[in-house]
Amino acid sequence: MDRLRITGGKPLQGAVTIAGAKNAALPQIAAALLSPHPLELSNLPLVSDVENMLQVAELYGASVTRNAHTAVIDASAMVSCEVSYETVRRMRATVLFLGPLLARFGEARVSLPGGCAIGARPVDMHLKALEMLGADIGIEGGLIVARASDGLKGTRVILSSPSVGATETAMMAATAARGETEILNAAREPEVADLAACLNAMGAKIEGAGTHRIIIEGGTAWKAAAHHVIPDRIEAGTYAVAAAITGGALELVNARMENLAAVIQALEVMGVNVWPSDRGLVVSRSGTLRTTDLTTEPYPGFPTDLQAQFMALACCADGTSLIRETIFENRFMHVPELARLGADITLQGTTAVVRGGKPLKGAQVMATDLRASVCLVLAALAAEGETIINRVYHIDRGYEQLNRKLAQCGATIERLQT
Ligand SMILES: CC(=O)N[C@H]1[C@@H](OP(=O)(O)OP(=O)(O)OC[C@H]2O[C@@H](n3ccc(=O)[nH]c3=O)[C@H](O)[C@@H]2O)O[C@H](CO)[C@@H](O)[C@@H]1O
Ligand SMILES: C=C(OP(=O)(O)O)C(=O)O
Repeated sequence: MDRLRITGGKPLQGAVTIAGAKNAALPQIAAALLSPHPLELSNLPLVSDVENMLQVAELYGASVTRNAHTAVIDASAMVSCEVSYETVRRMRATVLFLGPLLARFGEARVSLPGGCAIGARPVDMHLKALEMLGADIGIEGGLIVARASDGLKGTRVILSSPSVGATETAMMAATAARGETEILNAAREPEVADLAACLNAMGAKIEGAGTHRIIIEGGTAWKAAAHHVIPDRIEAGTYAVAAAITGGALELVNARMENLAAVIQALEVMGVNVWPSDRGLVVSRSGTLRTTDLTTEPYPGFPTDLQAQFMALACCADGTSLIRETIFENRFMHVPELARLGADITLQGTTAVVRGGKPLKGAQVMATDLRASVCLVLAALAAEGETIINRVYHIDRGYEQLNRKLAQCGATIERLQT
């Protein structure tokens, strides 16, 4: 298993190009299976989650043609089938195939995804939404079996909370239903809006994505389409913290300020400067870091996917910061690993109390999930001496060329292959 060796203490300077958003790309790959015409997706990030999702699309019978950051997914010759647990186990997002397969074939079998390091992560809201659209759902031998022999029927889908994945499942399934569907209490994440833009390019008629109320006119007449995936706001936020934690300055090329309002506000509260550039935005810090009081929330609130990175930053601010996690019940796996680097953090239920300002010192640490791992990279960049991060494959799920991008900005970082 590869490891990262980082020697901290250097302020990062330069420009980082932000890749396409993993969390936008994954549902769009699933959406390609709705249509008998090809979908060309460009600006795909070169990360293992996207590679795995494309492989699963192929296992379902789609043909995938790759060229660097572009993939053409042609599902014209597809027949519905099921994919083994071993394939699906690698990533939860494969549950997003359920809605498109059911909508297209009237039946779908998808492995019930397990929990993961950050929580139990049930899919009950996905299933309820499909039931409201007329599907019969059962669990058979660990598989979700969804059937709608007479097709899906447009209706009002009220989500009990604004789940990103359940909104995406309902929206994709509704494109092929008879009549109109209204999704209420929909997730407002930019990735949901980007999925709607992709589906609309494919011929769907969706309005209101990005708000709490999405209207979908069913019975889509599908057509060949091309869509450019939006830039990754979580990758952008991660490099923003890299600039802040090292006391450097980075231009985040392609980053979109409008999708990062809560993150920029959180950076400014901590004494970090952010301003727009012609190509994206610039993040810099020259003064001392201030403490913070942060709570994760659904978009447009502060994202849970940046909670761990901001905890590393809070470790470097003199005084006590509070960080509350409200989205996932177990997203503090980075806390004991940060402690190995000298951080002083105690957990009180869903709140982390970070007593910052203690010097961080290099150590051996273990990556446990995607964002927890990158938080250790950030802490290592600020720590004195050498840090070894084990289980780097977690980072490969969602960060394209992390060590190259950081090294180009002056970080001392090396990937050790084993
Ligand atoms: C591939 C992708 O886009 N992943 C993102 C997506 O995950 P994902 O779509 O899984 O996140 P959700 O918004 O659905 O989950 C939010 C909360 O709702 C719970 N829940 C969700 C669905 C359900 O049927 N039942 C249920 O109880 C989850 O366990 C979690 O506690 O949004 C999360 C919240 O911004 C991000 O952290 C993930 O990076
Ligand atoms: C939790 C994440 O991804 P996923 O939902 O695919 O596990 C993430 O991107 O931080």
